[in-house]
Amino acid sequence: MPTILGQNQYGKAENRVVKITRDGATHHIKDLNVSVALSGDMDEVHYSGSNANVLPTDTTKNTVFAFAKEYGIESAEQFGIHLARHFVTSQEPVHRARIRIEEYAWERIETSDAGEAKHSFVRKGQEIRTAQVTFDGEKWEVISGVKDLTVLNSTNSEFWGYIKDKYTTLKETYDRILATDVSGKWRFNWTDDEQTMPDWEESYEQVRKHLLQAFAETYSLSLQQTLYQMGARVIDNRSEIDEVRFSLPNKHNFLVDLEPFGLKNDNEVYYASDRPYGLIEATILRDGCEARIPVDLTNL
Ligand SMILES: O=c1[nH]c(=O)c2[nH]c(=O)[nH]c2[nH]1
Repeated sequence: MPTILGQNQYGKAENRVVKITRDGATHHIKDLNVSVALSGDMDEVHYSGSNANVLPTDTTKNTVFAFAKEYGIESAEQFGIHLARHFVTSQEPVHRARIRIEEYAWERIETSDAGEAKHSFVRKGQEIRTAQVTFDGEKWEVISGVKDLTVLNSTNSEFWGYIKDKYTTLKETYDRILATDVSGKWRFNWTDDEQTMPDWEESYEQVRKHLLQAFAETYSLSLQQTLYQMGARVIDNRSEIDEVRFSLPNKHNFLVDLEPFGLKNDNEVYYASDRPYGLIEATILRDGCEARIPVDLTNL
């Protein structure tokens, strides 16, 4: 049976580029997921394997990161226009470029002095609020929580002074992005008297606020330290809560090496890696209280 090649396209999908623009102490963030698809004179690579017309997908990835530095990211559309124009006008065999972009929106965390954080952000609109209520006919146990509350500090995070064994390659860092999806549960000390039931709505809003502020306002030497501060802030400020447990993925953002393209990356362009990730988990208790939230939060 003779066959012919039909529609085809290729490129690097889902380039997770994070661009931090520093305006003094005030940082701006653009967080994109960019997918490149090129098409044109690509018959030969399919028929014979000749790569003569193929711009490597690896190059399309590098171009995304280099353009973030060279042109900045004004808007997803403008960034897509730069890229598409570049691929079609610079490579003769490429006749069409389709750039798909998802942009993740971030807003500034409100600080405890009612201002806006300069370099701490919370992802817009994706958190899930959780609640577990148990009643045995006498006593109540209420455990509230949040998951997928994504936060990011674009500075004020270091990580150094750790154990180095023969398998350690990690470089010490004195200025990194710290980002996590907060999964947390907190247990109320209210157990019986319906008259003294907490205001659940108000409590959730306040806990959320304290979590975010502690994240934004902690100068972090490790995610473990930030986690502890977040829990302690809740316990210190909310007398209705005795126990908090967190599961915090360390969502690594790696600085992209732009030297091969003659560009200096001054903590501006990052590659947001989704896996593997560090996973930092701990319970923070009011002194004298008992830990009752299950260690494995996924079982709640
Ligand atoms: O905040 C961190 N805690 C760690 O335990 C750790 N381990 C690692 O490789 N990076 C980090 N970062």
